[in-house]
Amino acid sequence: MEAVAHQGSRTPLEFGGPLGAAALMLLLPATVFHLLLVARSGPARLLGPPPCLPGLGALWSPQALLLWLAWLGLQVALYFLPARKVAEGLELKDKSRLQYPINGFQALVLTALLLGLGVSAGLPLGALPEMLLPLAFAVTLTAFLFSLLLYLKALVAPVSALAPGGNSGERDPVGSTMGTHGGACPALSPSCYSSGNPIYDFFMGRELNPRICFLDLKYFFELRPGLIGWVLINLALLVQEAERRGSPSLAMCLVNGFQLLYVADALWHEEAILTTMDITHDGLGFMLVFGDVAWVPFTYSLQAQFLLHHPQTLGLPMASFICFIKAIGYYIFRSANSQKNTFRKNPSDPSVAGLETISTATGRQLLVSGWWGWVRHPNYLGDIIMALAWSLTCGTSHLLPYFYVLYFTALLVHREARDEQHCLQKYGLAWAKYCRQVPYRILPCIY
Ligand SMILES: NC(=O)C1=CN([C@@H]2O[C@H](COP(=O)(O)OP(=O)(O)OC[C@H]3O[C@@H](n4cnc5c(N)ncnc54)[C@H](OP(=O)(O)O)[C@@H]3O)[C@@H](O)[C@H]2O)C=CC1
Ligand SMILES: CC(C)CCC[C@@H](C)[C@H]1CC=C2C3=C(CC[C@@]21C)[C@@]1(C)CC[C@H](O)C(C)(C)[C@@H]1CC3
Repeated sequence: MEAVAHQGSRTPLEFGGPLGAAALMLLLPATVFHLLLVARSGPARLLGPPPCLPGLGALWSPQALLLWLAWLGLQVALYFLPARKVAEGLELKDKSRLQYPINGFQALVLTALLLGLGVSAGLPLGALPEMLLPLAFAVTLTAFLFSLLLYLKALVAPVSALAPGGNSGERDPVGSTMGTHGGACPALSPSCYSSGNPIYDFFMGRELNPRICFLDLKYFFELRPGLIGWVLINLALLVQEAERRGSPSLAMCLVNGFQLLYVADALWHEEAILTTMDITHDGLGFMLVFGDVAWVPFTYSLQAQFLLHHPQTLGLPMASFICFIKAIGYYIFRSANSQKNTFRKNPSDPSVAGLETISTATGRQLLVSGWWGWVRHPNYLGDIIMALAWSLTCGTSHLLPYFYVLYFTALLVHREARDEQHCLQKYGLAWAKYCRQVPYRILPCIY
């Protein structure tokens, strides 16, 4: 996934350019189906071929498509319910700020209530695991279709609405915008915000904050249907396990509890997502659409899928050890994220006011003590430790449940490199000074 130089421009393309984007558009859906198939197979080999390739009959189901559309409709409806707060995003190129409803946690609770009502009225939740394959197929098809609509929408969007990422309309040091054709180009030229390659633009996305009225599509997709859908799939797997074996296993309960905590935490701190690179920098294209609605629910639930078909006995000492690892990971993840969010919102907040900082030319400061003085991405370290705890619940007999830790580490290493580039562009010498003072990226003394 290394950056490649692009048509003589000074701005490198990400993910290996158009070829890398095309490969990922095939590889990512193929991986989802591979994992769904091997998780239910006897040998459950991550690297081996799936036991049998499903025909179109096993993949295509109108009911699955309807179920997915109904789920999407429900989440959209919950998004429009009165919010406890309306937050403002960061300042945009045209100096305006968008507004976002903070009601994700409320959506999670209401979904749980509705589900409880449905189940007590006879909704067969335990049947969902049998539909995972056709559901993933329907979601993948809609992700392609939806990304195409977004690509077309971006063609007629004003330049001020386009993402600074992708081909990058990043500002160079003299204040012009580095564009497609090399050299500097005027900031308001649309060609500066396109790689000129439709495959790459389709994959990366071009519009920064596409909206339908008040529905902010990126914000909605990143936190609602896929993330809450992941919890629902996990729960359905637990219910089916209980139906098959009389009660859910300790391992299944732990995986459900850990991942529910992760999703509930994300929705509780929903506002924090407004400053992440996905919202402030990346366009909404196939990568994020597919990542949010297909990749997250169907691959992040892999441990629960594996446990349904490969029961594991987990003793209390091992379970306690795993809970301990999860608690350490969560503590690092939450404290590091909260420390930075508090500092960015109000640097004179008593909890962060005493921390050491470096000033930058932008007027913003960088923390060099506390969590952010330990490594440059303490939150990534906490996240990876939590991922390890999730996988450990599945024992050590198979590599498959460790797919998430492996993929996630690669994702965060790559993400860290992207963020590093953005910060270097943003903060220049001050960032270089920070890197000298805090030399390790994610793992102290090692990386
Ligand atoms: N489960 C999943 O699939 C995924 C989870 N995540 C998680 O999402 C969370 C957010 O991650 P992400 O958006 O990548 O990045 P971060 O939350 O780490 O944010 C990076 C930004 O923080 C600011 N920053 C960096 N260093 C400092 C410092 N020393 N002092 C103050 N500000 C600093 C910079 O922005 P600025 O200066 O502009 O504020 C930088 O661009 C993480 O916990 C990550 O683990 C991420 C991706 C996928
Ligand atoms: C598979 C593709 C190559 C990449 C797809 C990436 C996406 C799956 C992830 C990009 C950033 C994400 C975040 C979360 C989920 C995964 C994606 C969408 C996140 C919502 C998970 C919960 C966290 O607490 C968070 C900090 C809110 C995360 C934000 C980033």
